[in-house]
Amino acid sequence: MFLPQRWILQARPWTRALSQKEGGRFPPCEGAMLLPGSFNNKVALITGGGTGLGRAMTTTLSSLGAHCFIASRKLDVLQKTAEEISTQTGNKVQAIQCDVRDPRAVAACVDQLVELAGLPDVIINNAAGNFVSPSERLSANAWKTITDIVLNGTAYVTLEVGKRLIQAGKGASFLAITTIYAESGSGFVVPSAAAKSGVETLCKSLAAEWGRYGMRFNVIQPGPIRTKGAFSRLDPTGQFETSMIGRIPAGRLGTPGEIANLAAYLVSDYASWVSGAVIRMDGGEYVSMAGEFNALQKVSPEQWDVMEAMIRKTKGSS
Ligand SMILES: CCCCC/C=C\C/C=C\C/C=C\C=C\C(=O)SCCNC(=O)CCNC(=O)[C@H](O)C(C)(C)COP(=O)(O)OP(=O)(O)OC[C@H]1O[C@@H](n2cnc3c(N)ncnc32)[C@H](O)[C@@H]1OP(=O)(O)O
Ligand SMILES: NC(=O)C1=CN([C@@H]2O[C@H](COP(=O)(O)OP(=O)(O)OC[C@H]3O[C@@H](n4cnc5c(N)ncnc54)[C@H](OP(=O)(O)O)[C@@H]3O)[C@@H](O)[C@H]2O)C=CC1
Repeated sequence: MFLPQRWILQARPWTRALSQKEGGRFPPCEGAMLLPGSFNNKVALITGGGTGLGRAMTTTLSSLGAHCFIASRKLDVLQKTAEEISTQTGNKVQAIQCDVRDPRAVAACVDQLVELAGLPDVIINNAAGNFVSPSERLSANAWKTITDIVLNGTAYVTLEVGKRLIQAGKGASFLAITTIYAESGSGFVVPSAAAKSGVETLCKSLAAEWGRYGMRFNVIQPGPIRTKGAFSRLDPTGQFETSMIGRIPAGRLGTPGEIANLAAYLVSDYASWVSGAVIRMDGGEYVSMAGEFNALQKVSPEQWDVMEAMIRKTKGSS
């Protein structure tokens, strides 16, 4: 094998909770935050709801009373998750197989949902595909695969549900999950970065255009959260996790339950005056990476004494 010794893969702890030490300076608080019953009589569609953050958002909405539908490609995964959440919350969670890259499959998924529960009140565009790769290694199909899932998939779901809502004169709340690099761009995940910023533009545009139909559109940009789906494709050897945590001012990764609480608020009636918002939730990672002088955190008090004396000694600029 060509990988250095320290890269050798070990069993990755995808699903374990953060240890007390990993809780950092701001331990997570994950229990459902809204009042019980906040989503009674509401129907929610969550794409990619079988795993990771989608599963967590489904669990929170379901625990607050929503009738949830989770949709993605792997029906067995969806069914298992649906059953587990439903057992936990006592509310219905149903699985619908759907590849969001296929507009006909999306239409059939929405047909099924409408047949079972009527038009949804909440739509969370969470499904995504991603992997790290130098861009010069990407084939046209690699580019198409990621942008089809992320941007086109979100557009197909949004248009399919949105048109039916308009026809029925019913409102709804849409949420999309993007990422902090949707704003900055990022090398090595270029199809994802391009597609995620397209998703943000789509949401902001429709927040303006479809508000008149009673639809709201918001976006959450999560920072790094340990899920198998993300970390197995973005940090396959596990070598970047420690340095990533080191640049997060909160001192730890995020947790799925924290995203789920923000998501539940944004799609709830408590947020009925929030539309077109893009909310970053990343423990401060984005600003920490962006600030030109933030590396000065490494300077010791003794080094500051020397630097301050040098600066004070300097008079004028010539
Ligand atoms: C500094 C380091 C930081 C470390 C960061 C660590 C943590 C994360 C921090 C932040 C995360 C921020 C954002 C996260 C965003 C996310 O979206 S994470 C969610 C990720 N989840 C998923 O991707 C789940 C779904 N994914 C999949 O099913 C697959 O991975 C895939 C997207 C590839 C789709 O599968 P499928 O449809 O079966 O496609 P194929 O396997 O047929 O592949 C299609 C084409 O793509 C090419 N390809 C596949 N993998 C690679 C690769 N690794 N490199 C290059 N190219 C690849 C494949 O060859 C096909 O193209 P061709 O037909 O061969 O031309
Ligand atoms: N974890 C993190 O650090 C971060 C995650 N995010 C975002 O959070 C969201 C969830 O990611 P996460 O939970 O980490 O990762 P997961 O891989 O667990 O979630 C992605 C989900 O998308 C579904 N999916 C993929 N392709 C398709 C498709 N063609 N049609 C329908 N569904 C599909 C997958 O299900 P299936 O395989 O059954 O189709 C899976 O459930 C994504 O939007 C991601 O970009 C953003 C920033 C950070």
